Amino acid sequence: MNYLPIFLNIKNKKTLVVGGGEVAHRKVLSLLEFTNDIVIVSSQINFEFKNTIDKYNLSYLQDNYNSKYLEKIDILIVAVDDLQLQKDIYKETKDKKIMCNFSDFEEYCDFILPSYIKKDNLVVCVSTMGSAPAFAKEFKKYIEKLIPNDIDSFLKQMKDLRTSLPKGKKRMDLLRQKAQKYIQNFKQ
Ligand SMILES: C[C@@]1(CC(=O)O)C2=NC(=C\c3[nH]c(c(CCC(=O)O)c3CC(=O)O)Cc3[nH]c(c(CC(=O)O)c3CCC(=O)O)/C=C3\N/C(=C\2)[C@@H](CCC(=O)O)[C@]3(C)CC(=O)O)/[C@H]1CCC(=O)O
Ligand SMILES: NC(=O)c1ccc[n+]([C@@H]2O[C@H](COP(=O)([O-])OP(=O)(O)OC[C@H]3O[C@@H](n4cnc5c(N)ncnc54)[C@H](O)[C@@H]3O)[C@@H](O)[C@H]2O)c1
Repeated sequence: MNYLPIFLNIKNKKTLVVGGGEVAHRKVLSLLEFTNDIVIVSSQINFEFKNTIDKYNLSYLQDNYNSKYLEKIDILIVAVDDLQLQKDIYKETKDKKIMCNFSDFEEYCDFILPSYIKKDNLVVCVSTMGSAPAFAKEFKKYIEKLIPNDIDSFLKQMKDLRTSLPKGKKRMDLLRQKAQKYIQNFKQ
């Protein structure tokens, strides 16, 4: 499958996560970098996930999935160990305006989650379009080692230049040259 890589502003979107295991927890940890407007519905919750819910003051409803929980939801992540339930939820949502992600059925997904690094304002995402998530994770770790520790101060300098200099070709050339020089100095 081919997915468009985009960066979504989800601050004003309501997200429902169904499931309380390791996979649901990992996905919530990814979302938490960008929003804490997250409701979790699960019959059970694992210990680490419960700690995250308490730490970030998230809403947790200890319950079986029910379609009433879809009301006013914009984004849905389903990570339950019940494949039939995933199929049933897909049927219920496919005609609704909800962006969905299913942990076992890539073909049902409106979006998939990448493996990503976020170092302040630098975000690097790796996806294999669903073909090899384990590779995405390992390749992310490899790229992570290439990112210099001073990346944030470099990006701040770049932003200062972008906001203080007048728009136009001169500014574009200067910023391009600075970015190229910075990258050339990376240790191979
Ligand atoms: C990147 C990451 C993001 C995240 O989840 O946050 C992510 N999976 C991660 C890890 C991981 N997932 C799996 C393994 C075991 C090894 C393996 O199977 O490869 C490992 C490795 C591990 O756990 O070490 C198994 C697995 N994954 C999917 C299925 C269902 C299927 O294939 O049908 C099964 C089989 C279940 C089974 O066999 O029972 C499906 C999806 N997993 C995706 C994302 C989407 C595609 C991403 C891409 O473009 O590649 C997609 C399509 C949908 C989605 O989940 O959004 C996260 C790394 C985060 C990090 O950086 O740490
Ligand atoms: N997409 C991925 O990256 C990926 C990676 C590994 C595994 N998986 C798949 O994801 C699924 C979940 O994996 P896991 O390790 O988190 O499983 P898990 O067994 O740890 O957790 C499953 C959770 O689903 C909840 N649940 C089950 N039925 C429910 C219901 N009717 N209503 C509400 N909650 C319900 C359980 O209470 C539990 O908290 C599995 O089917 C697995 O094959 C996906």
